[in-house]
Amino acid sequence: MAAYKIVLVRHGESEWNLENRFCGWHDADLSAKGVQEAHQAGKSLKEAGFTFDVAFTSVLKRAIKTLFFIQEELDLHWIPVTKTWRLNERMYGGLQGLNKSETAAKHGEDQVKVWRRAYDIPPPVMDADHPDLPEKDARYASFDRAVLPRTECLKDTVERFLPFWHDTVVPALKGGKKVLIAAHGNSIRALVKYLDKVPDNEIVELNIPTGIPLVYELDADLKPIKHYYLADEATVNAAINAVANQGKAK
Ligand SMILES: O=C(O)[C@H](O)COP(=O)(O)O
Repeated sequence: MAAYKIVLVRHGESEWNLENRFCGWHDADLSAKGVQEAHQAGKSLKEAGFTFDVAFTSVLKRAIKTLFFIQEELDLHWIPVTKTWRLNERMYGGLQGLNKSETAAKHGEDQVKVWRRAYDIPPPVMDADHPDLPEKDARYASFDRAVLPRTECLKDTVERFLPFWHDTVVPALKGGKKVLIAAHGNSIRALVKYLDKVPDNEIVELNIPTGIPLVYELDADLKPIKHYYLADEATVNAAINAVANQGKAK
């Protein structure tokens, strides 16, 4: 019997997912399909009988809006929502804005897979004149510049996410709150890596589909008992393969 349950949802398809561009901390909006996926995530949660007391999301609108559309479907607009940069997508450095297939054609699919999925190898550092430079973005204005990354590997994402997990999410769970997290492909990979203790070489194969709720059942020590997506296997597998294939040269 699970002591705790937590639901993780990657945002619905973004405009830049649709264009197959590396997005990272760029604040891309949801595509029309992404809006529909977010509503469907809410409907699936409702059908399965889920409700929430508190929600956490990033400071990026594709996750914030996904959370809001889920709240709409559940009629839970009122629950407290905390937005934190610690749930942001992995910072994609100099790759932000580039097309994934074109990058694979230029640098090779293997290199792109390393940049997308390796645990401790970061993408190239973002140039100082890049339009997405975090230190020029109002939402990070109060941050110590040393904290703001110009690129991140998954290990960096795990390290910046874990303080939020321990300081905020765990106390909420232990306080009996039903928790929903709407985040991003790689911030969810960071949490899955931590919860399931996935070895560094195996996390390379983990892809998180857009807009499908992922339920984790945890024991009293917050160790995972099981996890499952709220969709049929064929739908989940097709969505996972679509994410993996974004890095193909075509
Ligand atoms: O930032 C992005 O481009 C995506 O949201 C996640 O990308 P990835 O699946 O290529 O890591």
